Amino acid sequence: MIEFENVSKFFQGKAAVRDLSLNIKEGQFTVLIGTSGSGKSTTLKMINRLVEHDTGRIRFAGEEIRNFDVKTLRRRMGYAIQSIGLFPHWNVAQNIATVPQLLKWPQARVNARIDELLDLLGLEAAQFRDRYPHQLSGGQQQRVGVARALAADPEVLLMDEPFGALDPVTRGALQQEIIRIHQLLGRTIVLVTHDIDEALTLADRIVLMDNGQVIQQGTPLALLTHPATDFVRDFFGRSEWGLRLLSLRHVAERVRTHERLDGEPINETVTLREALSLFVHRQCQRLPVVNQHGEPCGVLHFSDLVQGEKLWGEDASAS
Ligand SMILES: Nc1ncnc2c1ncn2[C@@H]1O[C@H](COP(=O)(O)OP(=O)(O)OP(=O)(O)O)[C@@H](O)[C@H]1O
Repeated sequence: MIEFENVSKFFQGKAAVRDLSLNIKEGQFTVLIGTSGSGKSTTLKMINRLVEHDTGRIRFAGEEIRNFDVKTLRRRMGYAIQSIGLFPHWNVAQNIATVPQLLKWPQARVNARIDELLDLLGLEAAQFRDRYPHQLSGGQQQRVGVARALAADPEVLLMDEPFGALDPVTRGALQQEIIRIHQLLGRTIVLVTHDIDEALTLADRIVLMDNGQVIQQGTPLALLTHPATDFVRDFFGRSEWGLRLLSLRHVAERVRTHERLDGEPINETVTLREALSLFVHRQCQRLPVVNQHGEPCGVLHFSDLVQGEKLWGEDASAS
């Protein structure tokens, strides 16, 4: 869907991105993460040509992006950023309608789309349609920003720290929202973040950057279990590595299905990290488990949380 081939970008002679090659597949949720100034935002902005690359090739849907008319390209790509960038003198409905209006959609279709998106982002249309940005909380503004980016049903959604500057609860809620939207709409998403746990939660594929280059790319599990270098190992935090791995695993993977136990159950879809918290909170060794339909399906043992994890491989390789 989006391919970078040996792409570099220089600012005042200094490389912000160096010889970058990436292949972002259709429907994939890719997260760019890395040290500050490593070139994440520059990489993202080169996709919709907010920044033009100097060397190499970037293709979108098989076509070199320089061959697209910039406006056409940007309309095919939603863009949401941390500072939101809502127009302050436009209400929520007008903000969301920006691209559909440019595309000259009939008004009835625009109105229906606004309501649909507000509903998708968990905002009551009747209550929020006519409000202005200053009448919204930070989290609500971020939601409207995402709704606006999705308005014309773009093929690609580009997000630069879209949940930055939010409290952890709102941030978590919006992360769940974007996961749901991704599953529902199947759109290609490229998101930049500083937050390792956010990257691990959201990504199908993580691209870890440092100093303008890709250090390693792969699934969250591959980066955690097979870090290519000490830098990768340190980046994901040696001390928190185990907990982060637990957050990628689910109760269903460790449940002993032939056992039953009375008591307040845990759902098999919950992460092992959350299960660990529950073990500590309840001071117990075993938890009854139910499936998605609430039917008992086994027992989770505390000791099984640490079973069967592969440790960092000596032969670690990028994947
Ligand atoms: N418009 C610009 N003019 C000059 N230098 C720039 C410009 N944009 C980015 N840079 C430089 O390019 C490098 C990469 O910046 P970029 O914003 O892509 O990094 P980042 O990984 O997104 O950083 P952060 O996580 O701190 O936001 C930095 O050294 C930055 O100072």
